Amino acid sequence: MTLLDVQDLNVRFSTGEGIIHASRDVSFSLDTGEVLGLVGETGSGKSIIGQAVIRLLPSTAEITGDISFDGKNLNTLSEAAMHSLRGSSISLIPQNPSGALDPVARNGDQISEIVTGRFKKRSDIVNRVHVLLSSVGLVPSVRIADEFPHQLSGGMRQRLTTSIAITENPRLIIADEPTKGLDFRAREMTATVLADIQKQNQSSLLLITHDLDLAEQLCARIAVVYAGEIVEISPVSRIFAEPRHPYTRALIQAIPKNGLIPIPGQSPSLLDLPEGCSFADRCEYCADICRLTHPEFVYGTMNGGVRCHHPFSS
Ligand SMILES: Nc1ncnc2c1ncn2[C@@H]1O[C@H](COP(=O)(O)OP(=O)(O)OP(=O)(O)O)[C@@H](O)[C@H]1O
Repeated sequence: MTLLDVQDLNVRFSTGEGIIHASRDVSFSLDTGEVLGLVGETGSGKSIIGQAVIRLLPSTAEITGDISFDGKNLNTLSEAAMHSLRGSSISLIPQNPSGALDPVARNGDQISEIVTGRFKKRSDIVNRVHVLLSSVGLVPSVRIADEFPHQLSGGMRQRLTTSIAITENPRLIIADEPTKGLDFRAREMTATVLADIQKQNQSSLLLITHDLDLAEQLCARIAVVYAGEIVEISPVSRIFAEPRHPYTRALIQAIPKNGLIPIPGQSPSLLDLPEGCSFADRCEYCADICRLTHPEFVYGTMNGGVRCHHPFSS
């Protein structure tokens, strides 16, 4: 069953230098209990999509398109209704955990602040805090609850923000680069925690990452974002074996285990996008039509599709 449906999302920022087209005709859906990855290079517009879904974009953003969650149109929801949805039904694990934590509050208090309204007895609140800390591997929870964020490692802080995000068992978790800057051990731990939480609660997970290995490990489907638009969506089993878009293929070849072949050139400026395909300048298969006409997203089988004039056949 569809939990989240995004249709023709466009996000623009008017700046002194011109209009930044951060998100362009982005459409995708996410089923209950599904894990969808948004992957792509830095600056491609992945975080903007997550922020649009949870309606936390800055007021300077010009937004069009439809976003519905559990059948509710989020565009028309009042700010008060959206506020109560955040945390309880949709929650964001932010990209920068340190920025999201209160540096002068004890770790346990950052969680109890949220759960206090739901429990009458202090012992039940304390209990819930320990259950949540333990569920993300922050043990011994008694000691960690009493400490402050600066006493935790980067990976532990990331897991603390994860425990805050899941406090109210949200139906949709948006995890924005949850492994950014983490060492191998912390990365593995975060991946395990996310997989466990998602399975236990049957929540849907929108995983925003440039780490394709992580996406392969956790996701059922992957959407590839390039220069603000989705260029391919495909089930994970298929996208690594049979990528259809030349950019997807290049991204996969750029993973260390696949030879670390860099993608030549740079993605176009979101201030000055080409008329034709956004990937044309970097594509070894570029033909005349690719420079002249912007390719449409063509839906295919298996809940996916591709935006390319000459996709590899499946
Ligand atoms: N408030 C803003 N005002 C103007 N431009 C913005 C704003 N926020 C984001 N952008 C621009 O939108 C584009 C997409 O940003 P976004 O953060 O979504 O990229 P990303 O793919 O998530 O990158 P990263 O992996 O580095 O987080 C970038 O070019 C960015 O500079």
